Amino acid sequence: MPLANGATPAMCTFDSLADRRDGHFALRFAAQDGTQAPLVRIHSSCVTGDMLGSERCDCGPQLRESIDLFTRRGGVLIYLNQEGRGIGLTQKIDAYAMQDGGLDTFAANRALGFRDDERDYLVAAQIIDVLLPGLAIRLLTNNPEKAVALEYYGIQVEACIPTGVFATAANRRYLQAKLAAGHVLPASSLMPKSKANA
Ligand SMILES: Nc1nc2c(ncn2[C@@H]2O[C@H](COP(=O)(O)OP(=O)(O)OP(=O)(O)O)[C@@H](O)[C@H]2O)c(=O)[nH]1
Ligand SMILES: [Zn+2]
Repeated sequence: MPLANGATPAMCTFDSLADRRDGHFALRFAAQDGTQAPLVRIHSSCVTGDMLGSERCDCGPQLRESIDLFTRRGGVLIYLNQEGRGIGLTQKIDAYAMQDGGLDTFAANRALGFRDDERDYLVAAQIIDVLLPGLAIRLLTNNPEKAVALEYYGIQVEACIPTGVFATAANRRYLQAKLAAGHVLPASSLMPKSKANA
């Protein structure tokens, strides 16, 4: 599939993944250097961030960063139909309304009756098994839970490679909540500008 940046990754779809849900896909970018474990990003769908450019989260810049990195270095982008950490778009927008009322991103999930994160990565492990059979991978993520889940499903994660930190005034609270929940993010980059520069 030709992309605007000149890359031509192969678009892979799957018809018998464990959850039987449509909408998961992978983009496979040719690797320039076969000596290192392949780079993989598991990206959960975010209509607001990926498609509309919402600054409430960091999904859009992370997606574009992975496409640019894989264009240069090769890799597999696994795009999972897991809107709103698995709660769906309608509930995510409800969660946004609760955040506007003061709750953080995880407390809003709980207030709606969900766990902090409803995602499961079995389908990602299945896709990796098909596209990179038997290979250890390097996972582009700040969320250690993704590596733990893949290892549980039998995928060897050699390393987690951090994404950039795409902090804006609009997503700072969101990123701070992720830091408090165990995502690996540099705390200094999440302070308001005046404090960070003090
Ligand atoms: N429930 C909920 N989901 C959100 C919210 N903001 C973004 N999302 C969803 O969160 C998912 C991305 O998860 P994140 O926690 O940002 O990041 P991650 O995938 O765990 O970690 P990285 O690999 O480092 O990007 C996407 O499915 C978004 O749609 C929110 O406020 N509430
Ligand atoms: Zn998002």
